[in-house]
Amino acid sequence: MAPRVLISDALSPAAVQIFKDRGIEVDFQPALGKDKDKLAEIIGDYDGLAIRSATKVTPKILAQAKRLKVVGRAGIGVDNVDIPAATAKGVIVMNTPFGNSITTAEHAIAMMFALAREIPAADASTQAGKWEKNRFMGVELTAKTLGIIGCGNIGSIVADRALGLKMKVIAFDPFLSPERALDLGVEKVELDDLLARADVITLHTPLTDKTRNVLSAEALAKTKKGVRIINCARGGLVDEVALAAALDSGQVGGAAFDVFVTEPANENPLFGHPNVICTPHLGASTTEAQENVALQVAEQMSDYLLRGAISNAVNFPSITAEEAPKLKPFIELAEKLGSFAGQLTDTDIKTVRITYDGAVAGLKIKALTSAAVAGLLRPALQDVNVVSAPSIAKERGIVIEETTRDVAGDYESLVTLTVVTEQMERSLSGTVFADGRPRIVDIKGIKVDAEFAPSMIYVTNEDRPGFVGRFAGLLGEAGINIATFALGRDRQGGDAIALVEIDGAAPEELLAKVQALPHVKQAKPLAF
Ligand SMILES: NC(=O)C1=CN([C@@H]2O[C@H](COP(=O)(O)OP(=O)(O)OC[C@H]3O[C@@H](n4cnc5c(N)ncnc54)[C@H](O)[C@@H]3O)[C@@H](O)[C@H]2O)C=CC1
Ligand SMILES: O=C(O)C(=O)COP(=O)(O)O
Repeated sequence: MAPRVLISDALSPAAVQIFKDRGIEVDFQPALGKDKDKLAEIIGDYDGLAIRSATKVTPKILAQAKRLKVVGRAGIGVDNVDIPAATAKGVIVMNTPFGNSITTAEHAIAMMFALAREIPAADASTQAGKWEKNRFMGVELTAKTLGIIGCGNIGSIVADRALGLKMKVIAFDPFLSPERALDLGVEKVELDDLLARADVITLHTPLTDKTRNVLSAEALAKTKKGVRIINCARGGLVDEVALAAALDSGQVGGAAFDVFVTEPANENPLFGHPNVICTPHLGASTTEAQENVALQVAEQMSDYLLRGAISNAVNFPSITAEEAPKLKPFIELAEKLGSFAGQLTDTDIKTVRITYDGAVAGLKIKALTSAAVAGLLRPALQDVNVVSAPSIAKERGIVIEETTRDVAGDYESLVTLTVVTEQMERSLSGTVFADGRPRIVDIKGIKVDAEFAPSMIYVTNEDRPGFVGRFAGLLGEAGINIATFALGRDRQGGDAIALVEIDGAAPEELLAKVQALPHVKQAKPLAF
C-alpha cells in the first residue's frame, strides 16, 4: 500500500507534486492546522504529516496518529511539535534547516531599515495626504553597532549583510567558537556587554527554556537608551509586557516584531505603540524560500517513507539513501539480538553494552544501537521502535554503552549485545552473512550457528550423552517438526545449548516436559 501524507499548512504546491511523483498519496488541506479537532479526527489515516508553524503537533494529536511515521517541518523552528512525545511514539521529526534562512535574515534587515527610517508610519502619513517631512527624522545605520543574540545560520547571514552595510557587529552566542566569530568578522561578547553596547539588537535563537525571555525586564534595563529591538526568531524570546513598558519610558526607541508569544496575534501588548512595527510571522514568506522548504521537506519525507533514509531529523541520526540498504540487515540483526535477550530477561535491566567489531563499526551505529534496544524492550513494552527506544531506555534508567573496534576476527562484522541485570550478565553475538541474513553465532560464550526463526526453542543444559535423543523424542511425540537444530557447548561435559527451529508454536506442556529432562537448566520458547 502506498504511504499517505497529509499537508496541513500552506506549503507551496511544489510539495504535492513531489509526493505524487514519488508515488505517495497526498492530501493537501492548507487550513487544517488551525483546526486541531479535525486534525485529531483524521490524522490516524496518514503515515506522514507535512507542516509549517500553524499546525501544533501535540501529545493529543500524536495519540490519534496510529500510523504516523514522520512529521516534516517545511521550515526551521520545531517548537510547535512536541518532540519528546513524538519520539516516545516513534515518530521521526525532520525540518529543513537552511531553506528559508537567507529569506528570514533579509526580513530582519528589512525590519532594521523600517525602524531606522520609520517607513511604515511615513508611508501611512504620506498616503493620508499629510506630507510630514519634518516629523520623520531617521538614523543612519553605517557605523552603528548591531548586537546579534544567536549567531547560527540566520544570525550569521544577518551579520554578513550588516557588515556590508558598514555596521559594527557584536554577537552573544555561547556556542559560537572564537574561530567562527573571526571568520564571520563579528566580535563575540557576553550578553551584558551586548546589551550595553548595541544600537540595534536582533534575536536569532530558537525558543528553549534557556532562551525564553532572554530579553527580560532586567535585561532591557541594561540596554543603551533608545536601542531598537528586532525579533524575527520566536515569540517569547522577549518579555512583551516589559518591552511595552520600556518603549513607554523611552528606554527602548523602537521594536520590530515578526513573531509573538501567542500566534496568530490578534492582540498583543506591543500593538498600537507608535514605535512598533509588526508583521504576521512573514520571516520565511518569500516565493524562493517557500519553494525551497516545500521541495526539500517532500523529498526528505518521501526518502524516509519509501527508502528508510533519514535526513535533518531532530530526534534520530541521519541515514543516507546509500547507507539505508547497507544498514538494513544489521538493523535487523541488532533488533533480533535485542529481542533474543529481551525474551530471556524478566528482571530490571541495568546496562546494555553493544560492541561493534569489524566492518559494521563503520556504519551508523547509533541506529543499530537504537534497534537493539527496541528489540530488547519490545517483549516488555509492545509500543517501542527504533526512534522511541533510546528515550524509553533513558526514562527507565538503563545505561547504554557502545564500543566500536576496527578488528578483523572470525567474521567480517560482529555485533555483541550484553545485557546486565542485578542478577546476571548475558552476552549474544551475531553477524550478517553474504546472503544478507542475520545469524546468531555466540550465546554466553558458546559458539552456535543459527538463523532467527518465527518459532524456536532455546534450551540450556549440562553437556551429557542422551540429551539430544530425549529432546528430539519429546518433539516427535508432540507431533512437532524440527526445521533446524543448532547445538553448542563451552567444553566437553560443560555448559551446552540447543537452539531449535520448529514448525508451529511450542505448546506449554512440551516446554514443561523438556524442562523436566535430566540435566536441562531451562527451556524457553523464542519468536522472531
Ligand atoms: N520568523 C520566521 O519566519 C522564522 C524564524 N526562524 C527562527 O529562527 C531561529 C534561528 O534559526 P537558525 O539560525 O536557522 O538556527 P541555528 O540553530 O542555526 O542558530 C541558532 C543559534 O542560537 C544559538 N543559541 C542557542 N541557545 C542560545 C542562548 N541561550 N543564547 C544565545 N544563543 C543561543 C545557537 O548556538 C545557534 O548558533 C529558529 O529557531 C526559528 O525559531 C527561522 C526561520 C523563519
Ligand atoms: O522556519 C521557521 O522557523 C519559521 O518560523 C517559518 O514559519 P512558517 O513556515 O512561515 O510558518
